[in-house]
Amino acid sequence: MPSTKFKVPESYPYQNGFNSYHESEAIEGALPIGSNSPQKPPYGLYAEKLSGTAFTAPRSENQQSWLYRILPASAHAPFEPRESSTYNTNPENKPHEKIHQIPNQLRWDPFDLDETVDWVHSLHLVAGAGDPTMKTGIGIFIFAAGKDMDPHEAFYSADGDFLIVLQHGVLDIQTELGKILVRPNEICVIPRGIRYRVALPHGPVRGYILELYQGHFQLPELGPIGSNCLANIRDFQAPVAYFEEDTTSTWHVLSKFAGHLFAAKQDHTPFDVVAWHGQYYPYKYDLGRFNTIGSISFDHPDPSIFTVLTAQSDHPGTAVADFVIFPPRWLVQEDTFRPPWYHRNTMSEFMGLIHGQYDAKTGGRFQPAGASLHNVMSAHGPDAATHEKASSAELTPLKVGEGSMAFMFESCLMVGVTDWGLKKCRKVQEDYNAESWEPLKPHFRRPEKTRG
Ligand SMILES: O=C(O)Cc1cc(O)ccc1O
Ligand SMILES: [Fe+2]
Repeated sequence: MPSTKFKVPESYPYQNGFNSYHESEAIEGALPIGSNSPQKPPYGLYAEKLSGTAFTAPRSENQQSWLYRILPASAHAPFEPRESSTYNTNPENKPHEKIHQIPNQLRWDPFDLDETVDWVHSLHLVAGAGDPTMKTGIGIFIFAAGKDMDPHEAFYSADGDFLIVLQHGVLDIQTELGKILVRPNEICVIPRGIRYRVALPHGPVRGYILELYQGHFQLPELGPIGSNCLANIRDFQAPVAYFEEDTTSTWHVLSKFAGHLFAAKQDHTPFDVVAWHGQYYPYKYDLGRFNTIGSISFDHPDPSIFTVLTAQSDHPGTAVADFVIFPPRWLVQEDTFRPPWYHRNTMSEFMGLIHGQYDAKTGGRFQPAGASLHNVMSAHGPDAATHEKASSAELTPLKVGEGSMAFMFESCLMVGVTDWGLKKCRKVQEDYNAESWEPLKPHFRRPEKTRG
């Protein structure tokens, strides 16, 4: 159902850089010079601080922005629960909303598009770990929407940062800090608390969200790789200030707070930020810009070389969430079984496919808009057909993943599956093991001299 309200912009203006200190003004002179909160900010604006980290977080982690707006965000009536019996993205320990901790390998058929709901109602928690009230862990969502959000509604999550992996369609996102157009093969991060409205200029959308209940995403260290490669800093795009002047119509600000929905009424637009500066802002990234590194001699390296963004636990090098992609790339390794090795991982691995085919499951039923979960220590690897092919393939240089983009949310946490993910969505493939690994044949040949 394409929206007729919007002419699709080719793009919006952006400013480039990751974790950069940006400043942007929609009207020249709207940013105060030399101070953050002057007695009278320019043009009669209100100054408002938006904190993404504790005031006292070390400088290397500190993320805050100053917003100069027509009315402060606090100018609204009290929040009231909305759809309290139905809306819950944070399953609690009720029998009908149980989270299932199971060691089985899971694979899902493509999730359906749903043209009947807007962004706010499109979110289905499929798996997760931890608790937003304790600011620990992650939530993994599937979203599928076909309607613009109401023109006078804005939404924010108090629970965590949204890393949105778009699989289908286009997201036109108006945020307090400006507009972002998310196109196929792009991702977008909307940090906790930032208010936004999602319109769907090209009709239905679908994809995956990793909600990070703790900390923020950062770029992985590059170590011996050096100062460039993987996702380069300049390819992350933040919006520029854009505001509307509306202090007469009725708006509702929707809050996802501990997984539940609340709404507050106000008589002015939340999109009234004329200027801002700081390091706490939404951004997008085109996965096509990822500079992929690989082995040019032998063996299959760890997939950490494909990390786009990471959120570290308190133990450096161990991620609460890594966002890893498998872009088109050349394989040239000699005397090597080139697909991923068989493995059991202390980390959990949730995978999705944006388009194309994933090279570990070429013939299988891991399809775009589908997913798989290989939990802590759950054994997995290439399916039997892929093993057969790769162990006898001629090892000439080979381009894999052409026109394809698989990704993984990897976490040090054991990931539980929701009732929706296991049952209600009706997408779990019962024959995943039977199709993938049970057909594997022994090829063992005892050397002559040890034969009895
Ligand atoms: O399991 C998977 O398909 C993801 C994966 C890919 C890879 O190249 C190495 C390890 C790994 O877990
Ligand atoms: Fe794996």
